[in-house]
Amino acid sequence: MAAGETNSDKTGNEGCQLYLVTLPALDPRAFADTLARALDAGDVAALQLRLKDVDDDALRRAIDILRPVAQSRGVAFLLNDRADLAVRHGCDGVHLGQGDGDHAAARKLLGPERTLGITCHNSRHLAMEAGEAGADYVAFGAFFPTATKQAEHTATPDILEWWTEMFELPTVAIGGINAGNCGPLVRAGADFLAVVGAVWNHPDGPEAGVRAMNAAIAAA
Ligand SMILES: Cc1ncc(COP(=O)(O)OP(=O)(O)O)c(N)n1
Ligand SMILES: Cc1nc(C(=O)O)sc1CCOP(=O)(O)O
Ligand SMILES: [Mg+2]
Repeated sequence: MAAGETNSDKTGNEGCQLYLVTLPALDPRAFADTLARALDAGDVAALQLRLKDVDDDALRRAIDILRPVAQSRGVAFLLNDRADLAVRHGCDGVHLGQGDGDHAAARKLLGPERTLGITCHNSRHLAMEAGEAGADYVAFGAFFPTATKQAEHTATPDILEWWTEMFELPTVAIGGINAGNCGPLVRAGADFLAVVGAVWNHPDGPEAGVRAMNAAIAAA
């Protein structure tokens, strides 16, 4: 991630890090404390604010409340879908899908310092295009069934292995990942595991979710 240091000294794992994505709907004021506790529970490299079906005012408000919580802890604060708002509101970067506009134009808008992540499903071709457009990471998924969104593509660990052997650009794995199933993705070379439900819906709370994910990554 292009955004500052991570708090990786909280665990021994150097090879793969946790990347949190928010639930698609939340009250930012109420969520700020939950987020702070989750980020303090262990190593988290990045947080993506992924709010769906909200207007720009609500998105700006959420950014203004949640961005400092992440950035003050050295956690990169990435925005889903909106390179324009990411630049205007001090985010560390943006995550764009295949339907989220012109990736090369977003790269220009973001400048060299902010992070650009691009969804590549299970496609080597899309990942190479993302690299050419200037992505800082390529995201593959969904690796497992997910209740968070209707995922139309399925990914398998061999794409992580292949990409890692061929290219330097970091990979993010996403989709239904939890502490019980993440081992093969870590061993296949994923640089980041992006999760929603495994942390925010963990039965013992998000802090337990962060601890469980970090322990599973370290054990893989
Ligand atoms: C890290 C990461 N990977 C993939 C996605 C999915 O992005 P996209 O395909 O644009 O779908 P939405 O998230 O916009 O519904 C992601 N957000 N983050
Ligand atoms: C936002 C998103 N994108 C995906 C993709 O496959 O591109 S899967 C997904 C949801 C991830 O949530 P959970 O960790 O709860 O499965
Ligand atoms: Mg998108």
